[in-house]
Amino acid sequence: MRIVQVAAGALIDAQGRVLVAERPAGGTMAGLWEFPGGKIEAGETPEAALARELDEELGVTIGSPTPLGFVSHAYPTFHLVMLLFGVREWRGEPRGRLNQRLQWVAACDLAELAMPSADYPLVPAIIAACDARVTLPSR
Ligand SMILES: Nc1nc2c([nH]c(=O)n2[C@H]2C[C@H](O)[C@@H](COP(=O)(O)OP(=O)(O)OP(=O)(O)O)O2)c(=O)[nH]1
Ligand SMILES: [Mg+2]
Repeated sequence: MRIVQVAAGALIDAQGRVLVAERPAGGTMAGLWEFPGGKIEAGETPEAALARELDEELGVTIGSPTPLGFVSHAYPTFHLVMLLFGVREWRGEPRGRLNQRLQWVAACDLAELAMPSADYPLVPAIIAACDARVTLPSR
């Protein structure tokens, strides 16, 4: 079984929302909402792969990523090992450099999205990470 190693990032904004990107038509898992990122190249650290992919896909330069979790998921034609990082600091306004659609979603709404099946087990960890830093409005 081919093993595909991926580094992906959950950009988290000050309101505790997370950025997701639509996978392009024609490719694998087209139309599903994913965390930006991609395959780790030979000899590349996960963090370097993440920084490279988020620059390529979103046009942002990231600060220090923090580990949020991983999935090890058997797809019919390959086995995915995906490391998900939380990213709270970046330079540049994220835009779909490969023409992919982007949206910011509240972490608690993530599970409502159509995502690749490997991604769902990561949702609780993302919600916890978002809750941890949400600044509540003063009342
Ligand atoms: N980036 C990303 N990939 C995911 C997620 N969930 C999931 O199953 N995948 C799978 C889809 C792909 O089979 C695999 C690698 O993702 P990718 O297509 O982003 O790889 P890449 O950016 O290096 O693109 P390419 O150069 O190979 O076209 O991981 C996710 O949330 N984000
Ligand atoms: Mg990608």
